[in-house]
Formats: sequence, structure tokens, C-alpha cells
Amino acid sequence: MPELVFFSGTMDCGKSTLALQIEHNRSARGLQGIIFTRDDRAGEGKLSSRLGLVRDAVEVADGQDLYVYVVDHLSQGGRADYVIADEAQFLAPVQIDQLARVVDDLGLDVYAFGITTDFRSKLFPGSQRLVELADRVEVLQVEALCWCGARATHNARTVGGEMVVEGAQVVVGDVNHSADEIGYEVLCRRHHRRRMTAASARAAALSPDVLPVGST
Ligand SMILES: Nc1ncnc2c1ncn2[C@@H]1O[C@H](COP(=O)(O)OP(=O)(O)O)[C@@H](O)[C@H]1O
Ligand SMILES: Cc1cn([C@H]2C[C@H](O)[C@@H](COP(=O)(O)O)O2)c(=O)[nH]c1=O
Repeated sequence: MPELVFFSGTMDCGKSTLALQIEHNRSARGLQGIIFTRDDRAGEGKLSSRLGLVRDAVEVADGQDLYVYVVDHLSQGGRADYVIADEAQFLAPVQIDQLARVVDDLGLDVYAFGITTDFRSKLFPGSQRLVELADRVEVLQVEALCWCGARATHNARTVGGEMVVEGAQVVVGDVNHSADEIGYEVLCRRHHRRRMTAASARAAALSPDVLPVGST
């Protein structure tokens, strides 16, 4: 049975790498996929992984009907054996419904990849719809780690290394940014709740309040 599968995890846990591997393994066996993405850091119409791999993809636009895109592709003689959608958190809920229709009405597997929650630990609307509709939700096996060593489960947005909780839901960016820039850091829930990033933990450790007795 064809399936809608949602591969989810924090930022930097290997989602795009897995998307590229699934694509590679299927195309190595002569299958052809349609690859959707939206707002990848590498630029428009790209699916990129931090491991350095990048490939072309269809950049999804606001209001674009993904079911109609696949039907048009097929009716113009194109081939599609499966569909991959990366950065699926940026898709609108209605576009997730269209992907479910691709599974149910066209009989294609759809593999969607994305982060579930934003920097405020609220569901992205597209991810919420995926959790509601997916046949399976798969949490990635490679764990991203919080600075404390615990499994990272949450995404923090940082400015100058400090966690912020105000701002637009969508700001394209990356982990490991230089201190002054807007960036992201993955944290365990405990440290996300306490807004304690690697930089603020370092600063707290150096604070005179916690220095050993006798130190200057
Ligand atoms: N230099 C490296 N050597 C080995 N693995 C790396 C390296 N850089 C990144 N990675 C792996 O790539 C993962 C990020 O992959 P990526 O597909 O870009 O993540 P996501 O799409 O989930 O944000 C990291 O968790 C890490 O496992
Ligand atoms: C938490 C959070 C993330 N984003 C953006 C930042 C990146 O461009 C993508 C996630 O990409 P990745 O391949 O999973 O690393 O999402 C955002 O816009 N808003 C957020 O709250």
C-alpha cells in the first residue's frame, strides 16, 4: 500500500540526508521521483544536506496545488514513482492534504521531511497536518544532542548566542552561526524551557557567583 510518511526531528538531525539517500536508492533502481522543497538554505529549487550533497528540486510556491502538479507532470508524459517533500514544515496544511491525495488517488508513496515544532516549541501548521494525516511518523534515529549531552528535542532561535522567543515563525537559517547572527541551536526540553543555550551556560559557568571559592 502506498504511504504518506512523515520523517521528523529537530534541525540538524539528518532529515535532508535521508531524503537524498531515499532518492538515490530509488533512482539507482530506475525509479523516478518528484522532489519538492521550500526555502532550503542552499537556495531556490535545491534540496541540500549538511553532509555536502545537494540536488535540484521543485520549489513549492504559496498556493501551489501539489496534487495538480503531479497530475500535470504525469499527463504530459512525465514519470513519477514516488514523491519527496523536504522542509515540509513550510508547506501549507492544504498542500499536505494534496500530498495525501497523491498517495490515495495516484497510488504513489510520499516521503515528507521536516521539523515538527518552531523556536517557541509550537507546531508548524504544515507539520501539524502531517501528524494528523500521515500513515506513519518516523523519528530519525541519529540523535542531535543538546550541549549538555542529552538528546535534543527542541529547536531554539538565537541572537548573539542567546535564545529568543519573539519573532516570525519562519526565518530561514542554520545552526552554528557566528555569535552576532540570528541562528538556531538544538536543545533538550529542560534547557529549552530554561532558555539555556551553550553560550549562556558557558557564561553562567564563568559568573563570579559560581566560581570556586578563592578564585578572582
Ligand atoms: N562533517 C560531518 N561529518 C559527519 N557527519 C556530519 C558532518 N556534518 C554534518 N553531519 C551530519 O549531518 C547531520 C545533518 O544533516 P542534514 O541532513 O543537513 O540535517 P537536517 O536536514 O535534519 O537539518 C548532522 O546531524 C550530522 O549527523
Ligand atoms: C526552529 C525554526 C526553524 N526555522 C527554519 C530554519 C531552517 O531554515 C529550517 C530548518 O531546516 P533544517 O534542514 O531542518 O535544519 O527551518 C524557522 O523558520 N523557524 C523556526 O522556528
